[in-house]
Amino acid sequence: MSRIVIKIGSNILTDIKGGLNQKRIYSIAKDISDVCEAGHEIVIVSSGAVAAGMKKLGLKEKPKDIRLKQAAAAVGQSSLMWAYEKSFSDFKKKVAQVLLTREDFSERSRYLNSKNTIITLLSYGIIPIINENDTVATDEIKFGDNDHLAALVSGLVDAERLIILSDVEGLYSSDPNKNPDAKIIPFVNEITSELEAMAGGAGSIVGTGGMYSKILAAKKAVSYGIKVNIISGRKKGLIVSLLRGIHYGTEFKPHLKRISSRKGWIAYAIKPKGSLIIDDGAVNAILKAGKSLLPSGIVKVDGVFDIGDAVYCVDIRGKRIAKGIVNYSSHDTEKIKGKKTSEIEPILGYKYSDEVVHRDNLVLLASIP
Ligand SMILES: Nc1ncnc2c1ncn2[C@@H]1O[C@H](COP(=O)(O)OP(=O)(O)O)[C@@H](O)[C@H]1O
Ligand SMILES: N[C@@H](CCC(=O)OP(=O)(O)O)C(=O)O
Repeated sequence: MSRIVIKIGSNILTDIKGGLNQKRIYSIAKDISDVCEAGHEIVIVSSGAVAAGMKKLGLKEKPKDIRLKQAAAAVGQSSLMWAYEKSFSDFKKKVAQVLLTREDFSERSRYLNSKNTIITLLSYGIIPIINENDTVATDEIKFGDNDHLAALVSGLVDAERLIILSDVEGLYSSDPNKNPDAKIIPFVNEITSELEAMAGGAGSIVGTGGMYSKILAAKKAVSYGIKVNIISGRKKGLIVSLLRGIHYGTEFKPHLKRISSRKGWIAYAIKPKGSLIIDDGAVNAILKAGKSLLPSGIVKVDGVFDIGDAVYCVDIRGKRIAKGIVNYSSHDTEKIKGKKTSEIEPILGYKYSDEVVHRDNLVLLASIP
């Protein structure tokens, strides 16, 4: 049995006249139910709340005012879930709503709690339908777009594959809605900067990140060792055929050397609260010798952080080298910076560990997108 995350964008869930496209939702529900019958576990990441709410509130375009956007998401999310409930029940499938904010990913205990809930739902044969909790999320705690959310969810649930359903057939050499000569790119082995440059923004009034945010999401997912497919969400039966081995759209090859779920969490989910400026000896120890960060290599402490928070390790020329979880607060790191490990206890009156950032809690930025 394989676990698959399917991301469904606003464009394919909504009607040209605004509001939800009930027929499309029904046909996607059928496709996904067939996939479940074939033995796959499915987690849906669904957009569409704001687009659905726009119709209910009588708005012609996506609201820019944050309060109106949050109000649209609140009225739209219930319509969205109702449409899924109704469609999936015809195929004897149960669904559950899971609304997440970035903070749920930032805090380790909330991250693991979310994971446990989703895995429990799957064990009961229920299809979790995840969206960003737009009604409470402000800019500081936003994922930004659901492509990003889907990549993080794929890492969270240890998915084998991420399928992104879009209003286009896949990634093209340029925006196919603007350039009729654009060519589809069937396979991507490596996401290069040239490839990123091909992907433009959203081509519609309801989409958020466009192809660019899908490429960034694919970059994260493949580094987790997850295969990514971008296919059309407009055609019936495509997901079933894809999972039977037929090629559609664009397929991104997963990295063979996958980062662990914990390192993925450090790299992508947790927000850094500050930086540790480290000398060249410490840079070498981290980059070349695979060592932890000791207090002796720290020359400066920036920001205010607590034990368990994330920080960047930055060289003296300002280049970010790594991201990691600290064993000491900024207040205490300030006191022990540049000192030997034997001096930690005499200075602080306690010693939690020799390392300010242990190797197991350190991710090299060169190894991740
Ligand atoms: N190189 C490209 N290949 C395919 N689509 C592209 C490309 N560049 C920009 N796009 C635009 O990305 C849009 C899909 O993204 P978006 O509007 O955010 O949809 P969704 O709601 O599915 O997330 C397409 O409709 C297309 O106009
Ligand atoms: N959370 C928002 C969707 C945000 C988003 O990324 O939309 P999309 O580009 O259509 O995937 C909503 O439900 O309206």
